[in-house]
Amino acid sequence: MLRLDGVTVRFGARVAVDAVSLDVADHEIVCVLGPSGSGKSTLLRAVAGLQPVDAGRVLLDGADQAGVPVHRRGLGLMFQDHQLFPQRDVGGNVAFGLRMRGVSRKEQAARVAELLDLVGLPGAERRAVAALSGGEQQRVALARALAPSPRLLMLDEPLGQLDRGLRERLVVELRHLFGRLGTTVLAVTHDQGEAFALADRVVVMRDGRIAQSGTPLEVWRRPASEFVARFLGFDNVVEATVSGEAADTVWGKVPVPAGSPQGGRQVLVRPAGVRLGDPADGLRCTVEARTFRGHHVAVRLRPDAGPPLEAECALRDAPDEGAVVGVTFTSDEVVVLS
Ligand SMILES: Nc1ncnc2c1ncn2[C@@H]1O[C@H](COP(=O)(O)OP(=O)(O)OP(=O)(O)O)[C@@H](O)[C@H]1O
Repeated sequence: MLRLDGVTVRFGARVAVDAVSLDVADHEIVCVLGPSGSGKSTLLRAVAGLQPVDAGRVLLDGADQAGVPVHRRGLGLMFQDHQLFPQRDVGGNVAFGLRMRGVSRKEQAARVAELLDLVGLPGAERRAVAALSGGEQQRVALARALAPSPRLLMLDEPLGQLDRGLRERLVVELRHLFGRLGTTVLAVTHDQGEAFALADRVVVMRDGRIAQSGTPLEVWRRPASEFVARFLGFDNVVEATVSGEAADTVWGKVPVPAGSPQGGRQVLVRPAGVRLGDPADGLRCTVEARTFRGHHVAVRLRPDAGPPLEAECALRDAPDEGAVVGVTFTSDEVVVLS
């Protein structure tokens, strides 16, 4: 459906998107994820035709889009700078793309009703946009983007301005909706939770390049680099020398899964793989802080040597602040980074 082939965008001397190649298959939901300034929005704007490309090609269904204007690319855009029209009612907003295409009034009305049903706002045609909640406005924007049946739906921080609870609900709804409609989606977000919940595949960007691409599970299980690991919030990363199924680190010997890369590496221990026990067994650590995280407690540990560690504990097992514990590691939560 969509193919990016060495796409590069420069702003003066700054390379915002650096030779990015990426394929999005029919019906696939791809989320581009990355810190602020990593080039996500610029990449999306290049695909949309809102941003000229300095090198490389954007292909839609095999056709090079060079010189094809935004409105001829057959895309649905839900971008932050494409807000709803405040002077039009909900129906007028959703019908916008259809009107532009000369669809008859009767067909427009039927399609608008169908889409408002789909996004959970049945019968909202005559409501004023300004009188809607943030979540309702996002749904209207989505209905507007979907109305002309775009071959590719592009979303830039689709749920960015909403509060967490609403975002978590909407993201699940969106995934179901796209699945039902068979919509192909390219979305950008800086929120990893949103990306992981929405996407079939996540693409992590760093400085205009793709740092890793894979299913949410693959990326979560095996971050490709220290950058991706830290971006996902995994901070237990340490220098190591890997030999067989053990890594020598400043934290002592850490068991690693069979088949791990060998030699001088960095090793990530996910918090679930940090076991707390008697101070006499394993790496001696002092409990610095405990943070309640809903279904578990994150325990921050200060080892006698080396960088701090985070462990994940059940509420009833969490040691008190200031306690001294012995840490051991479980290999199935250890990843040798390349
Ligand atoms: N119109 C512009 N003129 C000059 N530089 C720009 C322009 N747009 C983006 N940039 C620069 O290109 C780089 C990538 O920006 P981009 O907005 O694509 O990143 P992003 O990952 O979407 O960030 P955010 O999450 O903050 O939106 C940044 O360094 C940014 O300052």
